[in-house]
Amino acid sequence: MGRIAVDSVTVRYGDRLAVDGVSFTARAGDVVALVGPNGSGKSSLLRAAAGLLRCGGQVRCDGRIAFLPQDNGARAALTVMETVLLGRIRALGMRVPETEVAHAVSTLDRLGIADLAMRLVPELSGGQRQLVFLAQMLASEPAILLLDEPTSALDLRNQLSLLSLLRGLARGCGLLVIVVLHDLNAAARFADRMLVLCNGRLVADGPGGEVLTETMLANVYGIRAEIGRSNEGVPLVVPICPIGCGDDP
Ligand SMILES: Nc1ncnc2c1ncn2[C@@H]1O[C@H](COP(=O)(O)OP(=O)(O)OP(=O)(O)O)[C@@H](O)[C@H]1O
Repeated sequence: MGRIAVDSVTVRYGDRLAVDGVSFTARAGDVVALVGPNGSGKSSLLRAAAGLLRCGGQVRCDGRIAFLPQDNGARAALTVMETVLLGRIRALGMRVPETEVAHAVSTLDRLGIADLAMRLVPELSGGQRQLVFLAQMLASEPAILLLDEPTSALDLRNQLSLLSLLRGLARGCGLLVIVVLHDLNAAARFADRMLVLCNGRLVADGPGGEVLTETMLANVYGIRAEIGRSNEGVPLVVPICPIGCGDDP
């Protein structure tokens, strides 16, 4: 079962402090959305949590991590099937058993892209590639999923399907999911908890209904926004305008 404890983590690039003493814990079954403006340190924090970036402080993990980076460019001319099988590399020898192929097909099916199995990955659209690398990640059967903007290239239906799938994996299979999202409404709807980063610091940590306030959006994002509620009581952010621009009524 996955668990992650991030304690006073700091990431520096030369003189630039990208992550400034961030601490949080999350455990199996949690879906945590990491949000914040461009350059606030979300990717750096996620990479540090994945052990891919040297950082100050401490990260402790129980359970195997799979990390989905923001950049899903593919240079090698591998098929979708080959790419997903790479996620199973620990289980593969010199020959690929039929059971592994069936497992890869069922993972692709789960994401609605089984029809792409024999296509070359560099020839896919950005959104299709995003789903393929997600399938590769899921095929590796991790306990902890760290995903950096996995919905950025997806259409609305695929965004909803993917976020529902992640929530289902957390609820049903006990995975721990930490996902960077720019869509605050999606974060409020699908995550149990939102971590808000601003200038490398963790400035809010809680459920969407508590974290999403007009004051937070003004202070952190520099925008004027209204907060409504959906029929199910989920907060809905309606962005109005950047604060301080000529259009601000
Ligand atoms: N390799 C690097 N070298 C130097 N500075 C970097 C490097 N990567 C990121 N930074 C800087 O660190 C800060 C945090 O960047 P990071 O990519 O973590 O932000 P982010 O919140 O993920 O942004 P975005 O929403 O735009 O993806 C930014 O000021 C960025 O310019």
